[in-house]
Formats: sequence, C-alpha cells, structure tokens
Amino acid sequence: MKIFVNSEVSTLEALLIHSPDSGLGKVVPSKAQDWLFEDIIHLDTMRKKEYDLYVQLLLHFLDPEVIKNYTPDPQRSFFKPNGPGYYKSDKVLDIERLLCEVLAIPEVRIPLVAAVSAIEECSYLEMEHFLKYSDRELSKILLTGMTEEGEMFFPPVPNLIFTRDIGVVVNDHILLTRPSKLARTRESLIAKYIFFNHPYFQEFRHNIIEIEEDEEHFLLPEDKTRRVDTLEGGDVMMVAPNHLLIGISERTTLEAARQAMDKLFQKKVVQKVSIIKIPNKRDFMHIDTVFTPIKRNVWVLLKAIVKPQRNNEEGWRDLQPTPMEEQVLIRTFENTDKGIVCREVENLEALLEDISKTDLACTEKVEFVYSGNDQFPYGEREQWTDSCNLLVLKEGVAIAYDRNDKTNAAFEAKGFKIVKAEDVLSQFQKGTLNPHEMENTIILLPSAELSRARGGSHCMSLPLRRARIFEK
Ligand SMILES: NC(=O)NCCC[C@H](N)C(=O)O
Repeated sequence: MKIFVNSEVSTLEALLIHSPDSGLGKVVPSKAQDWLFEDIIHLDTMRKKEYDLYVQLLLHFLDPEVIKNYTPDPQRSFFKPNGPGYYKSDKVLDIERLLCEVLAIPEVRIPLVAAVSAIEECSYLEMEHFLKYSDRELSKILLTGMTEEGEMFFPPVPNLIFTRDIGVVVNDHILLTRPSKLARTRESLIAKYIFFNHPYFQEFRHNIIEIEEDEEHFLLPEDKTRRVDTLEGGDVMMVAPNHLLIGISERTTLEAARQAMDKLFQKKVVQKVSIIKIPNKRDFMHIDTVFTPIKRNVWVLLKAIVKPQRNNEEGWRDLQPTPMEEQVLIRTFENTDKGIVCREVENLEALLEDISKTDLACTEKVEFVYSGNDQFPYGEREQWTDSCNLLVLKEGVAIAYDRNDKTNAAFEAKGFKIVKAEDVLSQFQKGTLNPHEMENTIILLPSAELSRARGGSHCMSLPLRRARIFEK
C-alpha cells in the first residue's frame, strides 16, 4: 500500500473509514454529551439510508470492480466488515477489518488487548477472557465494548466513524493524533497499533509521527484533567504539497500544534505550516468544521469566521475581558535556510487565496462559497450540520449533506451541478454515468441521522492516498 497525500483536492485513491458499528446504537441520553453526541441517532436509518450510500459512492469512484458484485440484501452483508459477503476493498478500507487482521498477529494481539483492558480498567481475568475470542469477535468487542451476545465490558467509541480525527497523511508521512476528549482515547490507541503493525503500512513504519504528552504533564494538579498536548485530525489540513494547516481549537492545543510543526520541519516533510487559531467553541470544534477546499480555486467556508470581529482592532483588542478567546488569528511559519520565518496573515480568506494562487499555482479567480449563502441565520445553522465539511472525490466533485439547502444553492450559483446520491448511484449502476467523467458536482448524501453525530463527509474519511497534485 502506497501512502501519499499532497493535497485535499486531487483524485482520491485510498482511504480509511469506519461504518457505524452497533456501539453507536448504544449511546444513552445521560452519556450523550460525554460521548460527544448531542442527540440519540437511529442506527438502522443511519446505516441503510445514509452511510451505505456513502460507501457505494466511494467504491464507484475508488474501486469500481468491487462494487460490480453488489446486490442489495436485507442483511446488508456487503457492508459488514469481516462477515461473509463483505466487499473487502484495498482502497476503501474499514478500520474494523484492519483491526481484525492485526489481531491475527500473535505479537500484536496480546499487547493490544492488554492496552485496551488497561485504559478501560478491566480486570485481569476479563483481559484473559477477551483473548479467547476469535479475531472477528474480538475486533467487535474492542470497538463496541460488548460481545455479540450483548455482554458489555466498557463503553463504545461511537465517534470512530470520524476517522479523519485519528491521523493525517502529510505527503509520505502520517501524523498520529492525540485526542482531547476522553471518549476518543481508545480510537487513537487502536489506530496506533494498526499503523505500526498492519502489513499494509509496513514500508511506511519509519514515516509515522506521534504527538507526545508534555514531559511535565504529570506535575499538573489533580483537577486539571485536560491533557496538555492534544491534536485531532480535523485540525490538520494538507492543502498543498509544501503547506500544512494546523488549527488551534477546542480540541487542539498550541503545544501540540507546535510539536507537530517542529517534528514535520525537522523531517522536512513540509516547508510551511499555517497555524489558525479559531474560537474555542463546541460548534467550531476543528478547522474542518469551518472550511474545506473543493477545487484548487474554490473553498466552502463560514463567513463569520472571516469578518473582522467587533472590538478586535488594534488598541481595542487588549481591552476586552477575554481578549484572546474569540479571535481568529493566523500565522504562517516557513522553514527556510536561515531558520523559521513567521508572518501574520490578515484573515482566513487572505490565507486561502494565497494558498490557491501561490501554493497551488492557480490562475483562475479564487471563489468562496459561504455556508448558508451567508444569510442570517442559515450560515451558522448549516455550519452546525456540516455545510463546510466536504470530502473531495476528484477535483471539483465532492460529497455534501442534503440538508444544507442554502449552502447547496450557493454552490449551484457558482456553477456546480447538485445531484442526489441515490440518483447518481442508480445512473452508475445503469452505466449511464461514469464517475470519472463527472465535473464540478456536489453529491448530496442523506444526512438526517449522520448530521446528529456532528461531522460531515470530510470527518468521515482518512485519505491514505490521493493522486499527486504536482511535484514538490
Ligand atoms: N473532524 C471533525 O470535525 N470531526 C467531527 C467529530 C464529531 C464527534 N462527535 C466529536 O465531537 O468528536
């Protein structure tokens, strides 16, 4: 498996996903906030009417041979990782399948089960008990916290459908993240064992970068439960071969952003890192919840993140009661022969325009599509349901949620075709449309349930390989 991503917009060739597992259907209202869900989702609808369409789209674009054999059946066997009839693609990889395969490696099985048992505070006998299960059953237990018979040992990891957050491929390296939220700890532990041990990533082992906790974090007072160095994948965006964006947000700390930048500069993986500090708010969460690129010269974003904030002008800024919290601040750091050079960037649009023109050598006009068409109150309403969080399948062709009407109309006004996932899939099946001939199209995925989990198609993908946008 070749791992390589040097842009967000060139043709997607391989990615890591995770189909909603039964753990997602076990979220209880009293734990919903702790498990990072604002609502209780209907699992069957999420799978059959929404996520399965997402998987079919991915397969049509990335692995058409595999989807040729698809015939719908009420059991959804095609979509169930490790079961009979599973699609088993080497381009659209489910983390549950890779986990099952690493559990088959004896030197990995025991330490992985011991590590999960330790962080979930299982007894020694429980840990021994887990080891008796088959690889397939064990992978389910490690992900959902329960056996197929319904015996529950520890909580599920319902946010694992958002594979974006566990790691990011930066050129030919992968940056493994450190979650800010306790509910996502097991996800990154499992991801670590997969990337270090799965045969797919063998040649790539020396290109893994980990974020470590601050050396002195253990000296923090007991009540400081927040980890010091946390970084989640939604805050890391590989926008151009020489340029990486890192957000400082509700989830990613300045310390971890700096650590990632230092490590990447040291290994000369990228030349520029722009740090974007966004307000520390649940509705912004990561930078990919407020903007994503669609083409070299087109970005979708929340306009409110660009507008100059009141009382943010020189002279007034420091007089505010909480001067730093609400501001968007951007600095670009460049690793030059003379050392690291830093410059301040005026606002997000200025940064994105510069990336399009300077880093992506774009000669066309740079266009911005605004969430909710920047009409009050739709900008914020639709950003909350992931209008700015799109996954690009090939340049100009992206997956969006169907519920964000105003944003989708704004795409249409900029010349994009808007099509429903069901219609596109039926045309692919009939052979009347070829994915590779599609251009400037936004494919709308049904999203009533998926959007309740607080992430869009960008969050639901960890691109492992994209076509090279151009040489470094
Ligand atoms: N990159 C992203 O923005 N991921 C969305 C994660 C949503 C998940 N419920 C969470 O709060 O972590």
